Amino acid sequence: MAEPLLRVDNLVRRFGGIIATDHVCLDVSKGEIHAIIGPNGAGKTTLISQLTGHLAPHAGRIFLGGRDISSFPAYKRSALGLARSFQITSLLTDFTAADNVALAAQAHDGRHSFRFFANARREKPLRDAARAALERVCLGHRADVLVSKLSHGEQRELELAVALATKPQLLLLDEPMAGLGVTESQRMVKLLAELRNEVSIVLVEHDMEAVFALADRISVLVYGRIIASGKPDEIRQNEEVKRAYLGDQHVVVGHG
Ligand SMILES: Nc1ncnc2c1ncn2[C@@H]1O[C@H](COP(=O)(O)OP(=O)(O)OP(=O)(O)O)[C@@H](O)[C@H]1O
Repeated sequence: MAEPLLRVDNLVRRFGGIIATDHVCLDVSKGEIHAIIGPNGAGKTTLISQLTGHLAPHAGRIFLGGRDISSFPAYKRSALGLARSFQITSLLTDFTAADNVALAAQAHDGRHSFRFFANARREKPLRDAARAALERVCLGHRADVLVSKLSHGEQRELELAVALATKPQLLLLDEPMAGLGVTESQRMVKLLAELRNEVSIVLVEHDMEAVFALADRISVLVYGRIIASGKPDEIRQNEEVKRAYLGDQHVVVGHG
């Protein structure tokens, strides 16, 4: 079997007496959307933070494209193609949409200094990269609008463009649907479905309609442990998952 793009081997992270990730094993193939679901406090964000390098595991290893990246700092993982979109908005609200994406592209490029952003934002390669990422999320027409003037849904799309500007192999999305209305959620689902062929995605999400519409595979995290991992239909029918999480949630949306 081909080496998965991401392989997580027995990741452990504790906070005092709490085991936030308890020997978590996970693999994500190239081109896959792999959803991580589970109740509040299950350890989803803790897992993502360990993947990005923002939180150190107490045990376990992480491989990207077969390479052990466990000891790599966040910037090095980003350079290798790991990108995270944050649950809490991290956009610069006094800058335009295009500026935010150009800044991300510039930071990833590494050849420019942040101090020269005022000049760099006028540089054509950065502007072009920003424009392309904005077009990719259907925000091209809002490029010159200040972030503070964008709707919540547009800000979420912009976060995605910021992540895409770093040309990732693997996108780690932490609740991209959070706070979106029905129409905005549908737009986001469509957008993520379109990205499927360009980038692999780990999707942490509470919106089960979105998860079951998008995911190729789903892993269920409860109290830090993966209790099930499989195709959406297998997860939907799994008795332990129903007991621990899905319960009466009305998950009727089919995959694809
Ligand atoms: N910095 C921290 N210090 C102490 N405890 C923490 C810290 N971060 C997370 N925890 C604890 O670790 C456990 C897992 O939290 P985490 O935020 O990863 O869960 P989650 O599945 O992402 O939850 P949610 O769905 O609500 O975002 C929880 O019990 C939480 O209280």
